[in-house]
Amino acid sequence: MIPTIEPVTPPDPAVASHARERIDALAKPTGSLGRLEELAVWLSSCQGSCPADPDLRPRAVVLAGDHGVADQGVSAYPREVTPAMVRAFVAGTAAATVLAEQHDIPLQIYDLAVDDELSGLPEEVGRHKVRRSSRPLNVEDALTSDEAATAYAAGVAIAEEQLAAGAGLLIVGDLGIGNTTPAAALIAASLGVSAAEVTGRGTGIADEALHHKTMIIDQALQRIGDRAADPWQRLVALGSADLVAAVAIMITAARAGVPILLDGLIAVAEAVTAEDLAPGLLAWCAAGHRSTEPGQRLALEKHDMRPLVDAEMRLGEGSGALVAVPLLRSAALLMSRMSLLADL
Ligand SMILES: Cc1cc2ncn([C@H]3O[C@H](COP(=O)(O)O)[C@@H](O)[C@H]3O)c2cc1C
Ligand SMILES: O=C(O)c1cccnc1
Repeated sequence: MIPTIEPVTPPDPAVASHARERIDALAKPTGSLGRLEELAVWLSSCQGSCPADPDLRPRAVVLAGDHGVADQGVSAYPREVTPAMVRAFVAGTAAATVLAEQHDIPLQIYDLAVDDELSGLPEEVGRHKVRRSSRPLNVEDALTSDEAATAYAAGVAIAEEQLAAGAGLLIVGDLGIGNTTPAAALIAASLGVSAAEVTGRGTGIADEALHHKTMIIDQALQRIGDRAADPWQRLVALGSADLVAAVAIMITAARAGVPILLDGLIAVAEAVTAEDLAPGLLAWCAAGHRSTEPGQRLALEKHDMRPLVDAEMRLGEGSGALVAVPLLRSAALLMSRMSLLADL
């Protein structure tokens, strides 16, 4: 069953122009707050109010899953790292959990498709599990259509929980050895570009493995042929339960009027696929950071999205979005607290 996915109404342009006027009227030279100005305008239009509310109520979810393709020499690390990292998340010692704690952002890790029982962890972690791993995308479809539909429903459920908990801004992070391969493949299919243009070193593979990874992505794209034109077919063929669920989370949040701060390659792959499925989605997204991954860079450029932070990070987990949250908060605070030039 293919879920019915409607387009997303973009944020209110009338609020955006009101916000632009206010920013220009603040006690500062026009344009002097640079990128923070467009950020404040975006946030204001997403919130539907001017000035923007600095109480962002950000929340983060990280979706973990393994990938069949990870056995084919595409990563610098073995797949056993994925379950070990899920445990680090639960312990609060993963990079993303450290950053989330620093910024006081609730973060929940979910196992969507880790190839491990992950026994002994809180029940919440495994509540949305779809299957163990996905199939190797260069050889066969990563998911069945039913598995993809189950993963989509899991993402909708996760988003609804976050919305019910009061999310005002959502970060979707990834975790899973091998996942830069499906993410790059999804970006190539969405943008209609070659494997060579999107394939990066992920966790840090050397030249030979990079060449091999490019070939695997090319094989996957050749294998699916014309199906690449259909974003749902792309998810079934090239995705994974965690990637599909993340797409659903983004679409559900945007439809409910909750903006999304994007992370690196994986989050951007999810967002561009979500845009293809539900046009209007990307207008609810801001690019948190620029990853060193070429596919992320290219996708952001093609969609005219400028990342807030460029700290040469290449981790995933939502880390690049988490470090950008203070900038977003600053943008909203400035807009709401600064005096107007005319009132001085
Ligand atoms: C210890 C460790 C922690 C991570 N946290 C995120 N990733 C990131 O790197 C992986 C993707 O890169 P590739 O496609 O090259 O495998 C994913 O787990 C992603 O979340 C990690 C990777 C490792 C090794
Ligand atoms: O950009 C990312 O999200 C990324 C890069 C390398 C490894 N994992 C994630």
